[in-house]
Amino acid sequence: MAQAPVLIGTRGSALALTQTTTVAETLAELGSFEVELVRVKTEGDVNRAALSQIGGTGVFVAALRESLLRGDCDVAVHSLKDLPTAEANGLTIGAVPARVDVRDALCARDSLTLAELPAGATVGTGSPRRAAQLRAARPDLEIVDIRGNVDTRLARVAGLVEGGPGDLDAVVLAAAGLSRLGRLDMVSEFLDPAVMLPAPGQGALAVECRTTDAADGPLSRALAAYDDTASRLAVTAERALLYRLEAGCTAPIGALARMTEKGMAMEAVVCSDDGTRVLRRYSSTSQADEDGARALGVRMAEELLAAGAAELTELAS
Ligand SMILES: NCc1[nH]cc(CCC(=O)O)c1CC(=O)O
Repeated sequence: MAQAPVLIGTRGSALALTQTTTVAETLAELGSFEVELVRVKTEGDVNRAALSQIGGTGVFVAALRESLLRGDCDVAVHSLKDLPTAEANGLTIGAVPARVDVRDALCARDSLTLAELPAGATVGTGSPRRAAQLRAARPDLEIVDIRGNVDTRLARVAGLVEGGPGDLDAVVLAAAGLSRLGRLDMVSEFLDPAVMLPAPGQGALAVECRTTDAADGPLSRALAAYDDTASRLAVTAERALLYRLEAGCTAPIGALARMTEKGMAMEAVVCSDDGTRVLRRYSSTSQADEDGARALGVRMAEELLAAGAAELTELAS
């Protein structure tokens, strides 16, 4: 008798579908089983209000998780930076595939770089983290709050997409998303993390499954083979920092960890929303395992809190 296919849950956006298709194909090959995509609508897709108004973290994630717990799908594919840091009961991250480009990308009219944008130029982003770091780097720019999928945002830039409103000079998007959508040609500058530290988890995916399925069986073996240790450790450190700061994906916080010859290193930033105050820290550990990664994140969060992070922005702590 043929095995039932492994059901792969996904959001319906173009970005989600490309990400999920790649994951599904890789898992099918690693596990020698059939897969089938299951589309799930999430609050983040349905509700057009500003993300900050929908409130709470995980608007893109909750429906996928419910679908996993109900058994409507067996794995769910998320952008890791959209995944709340709190543990979900009965679910676990079965695999963190190799992370791609972590940087944010400026997509500006006339191929302008951040330094070349004229004073007063309008730059669209819905992310308080991007807005604050843009303001810190270029206080003379006008930051415009925008939402929508990647194509909608690109269409806001003058001359970039034919037929778009073209009412802005630039937008900032994750290079990873643009790459997955085949839109890297829209990028005028990949922003150096020294200027724009990415969101914790940016550029990485999380393949979530039921904890009971992670223990053994063909799916668990395929997930284990798909997992990339360096990427998992880096995002573990970044998410531990976010968790300790009691902040969600809409807080003006950036973090980027990486493996080094001596272990792991991480840079983190907490900004005031207006970008006038920026706390930036660098730290490292020789303990390059899950516990070491978590400890690095927690220690840096505590250093940032001691330096006044909670007074810069609305952290729950
Ligand atoms: N919040 C939306 C979102 N979630 C993940 C990505 C891009 C892909 C990634 O960072 O892994 C994006 C779009 C963007 O920020 O430009």
